[in-house]
Amino acid sequence: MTQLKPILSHLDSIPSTPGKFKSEKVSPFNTTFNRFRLVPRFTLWSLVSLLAVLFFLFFPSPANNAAPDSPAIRIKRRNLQNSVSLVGSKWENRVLASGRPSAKEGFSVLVTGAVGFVGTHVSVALKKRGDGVVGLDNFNSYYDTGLKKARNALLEKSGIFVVEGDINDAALLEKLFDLVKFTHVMHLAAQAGVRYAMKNPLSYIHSNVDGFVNLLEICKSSNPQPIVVWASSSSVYGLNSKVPFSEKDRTDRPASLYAATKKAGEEIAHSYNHIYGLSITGLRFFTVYGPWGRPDMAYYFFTKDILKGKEIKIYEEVDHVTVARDFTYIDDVVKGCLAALDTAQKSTGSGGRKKGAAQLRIYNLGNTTPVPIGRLVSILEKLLKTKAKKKVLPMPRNGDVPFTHANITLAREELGYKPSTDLEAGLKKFVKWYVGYHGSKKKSSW
Ligand SMILES: O=C(O)[C@H]1O[C@H](OP(=O)(O)OP(=O)(O)OC[C@H]2O[C@@H](n3ccc(=O)[nH]c3=O)[C@H](O)[C@@H]2O)[C@H](O)[C@@H](O)[C@@H]1O
Repeated sequence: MTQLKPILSHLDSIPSTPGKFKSEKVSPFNTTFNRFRLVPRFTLWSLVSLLAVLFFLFFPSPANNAAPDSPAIRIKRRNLQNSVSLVGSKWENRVLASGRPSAKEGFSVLVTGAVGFVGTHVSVALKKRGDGVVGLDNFNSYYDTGLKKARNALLEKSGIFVVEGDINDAALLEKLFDLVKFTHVMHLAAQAGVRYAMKNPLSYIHSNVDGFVNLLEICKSSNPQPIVVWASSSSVYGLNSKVPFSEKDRTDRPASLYAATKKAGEEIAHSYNHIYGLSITGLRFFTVYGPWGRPDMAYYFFTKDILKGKEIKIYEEVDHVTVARDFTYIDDVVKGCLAALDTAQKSTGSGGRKKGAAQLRIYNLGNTTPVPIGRLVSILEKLLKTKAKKKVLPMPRNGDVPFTHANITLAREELGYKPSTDLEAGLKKFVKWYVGYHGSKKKSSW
């Protein structure tokens, strides 16, 4: 306290009511001098504050890497998007052209997560058959954005425009729905990956819960309402031990937060269907793999590590049983996605009002042949002509489930879904793409 006194003593001379402050008499020289001393200080602080405000306005942090925004920040960002990126007929024309079907009875589809693995393949397939496709993706850095940009180049070549934006951006979604009367929404944007949920749990809530609700809000308010098809996951079966997994089985014991958010999505879908008459179909994907795949998935980084001579970890259960997955090839999943869009009935509501009961469906899109991870590695060794440096470990408590196995009877009967690619044939195509893609790049960035 005694030390502070000299520093704070000048405050004693300032009366509590500023208007009563009586300045000391000073010479004109001193007054001018003091003014000049104050002006630069004032200007400097104003300048710093102005720069700070401008910085936060023009460089908002990437949506999925940061903790979720507060509503106030979101509104600011929406306004910003409105004023900066949504102005201009060039942008609008690109959206309009991309969303226009070329086939007579073609759909107009909004594909969220368009530069994701499944999103890219589905978008290209839709465009190829004459549907209009507008992509939406936030290009987040969960994995190599270079790969996302390369997929985007592929989409551009096919005449598909991908809007860079987040599904949480309501103003952006409204703008897109104003421009294009989407008949369908193929919702594939999500925070994927089971193990990463322990590192960044809130990113799962942000994309898989908040983002999904935001999207459904726009869909239910649209007139007419679009049909919604979206990606759930085999992970919702969690600790279910009855095999093969059927849509009727329990899904109330998720083993990871990722699975919990996908299960939450299924319940959210139920409520929007029930209240607003939205037609919604959820697809439970079973470990989808193939060319242009996701580098965070085991088959992908095993390939990278085997080629680099790096050790790979193979998880096993108690009693030395290796974990197993019902790996499903991308082309089979794409067919399932298109069939879900084609067989869906229209939503019944409009402008937020339900007019009758609407369709609510859920399907397994698996391969029906679980393969142990050890076998996955032997196939890769054969295809890469390289021996893997394997380390077998007990499965850590990381959210992974020991095995998956799909019963696809329902999808077969109602969607005509018939997977036809076994793991060896599918991995052969993946490895061919992998060597071409990564081999052609001088310096790999992932
Ligand atoms: O279809 C699904 O339900 C899910 O499929 C994958 O999840 P996962 O099947 O766990 O795929 P990987 O992460 O590639 O793991 C495959 C298997 O390899 C095992 N693994 C993983 C990593 C590792 O270092 N070693 C290892 O043995 C895992 O335990 C798992 O059994 C996706 O990452 C999820 O986004 C998706 O929802």
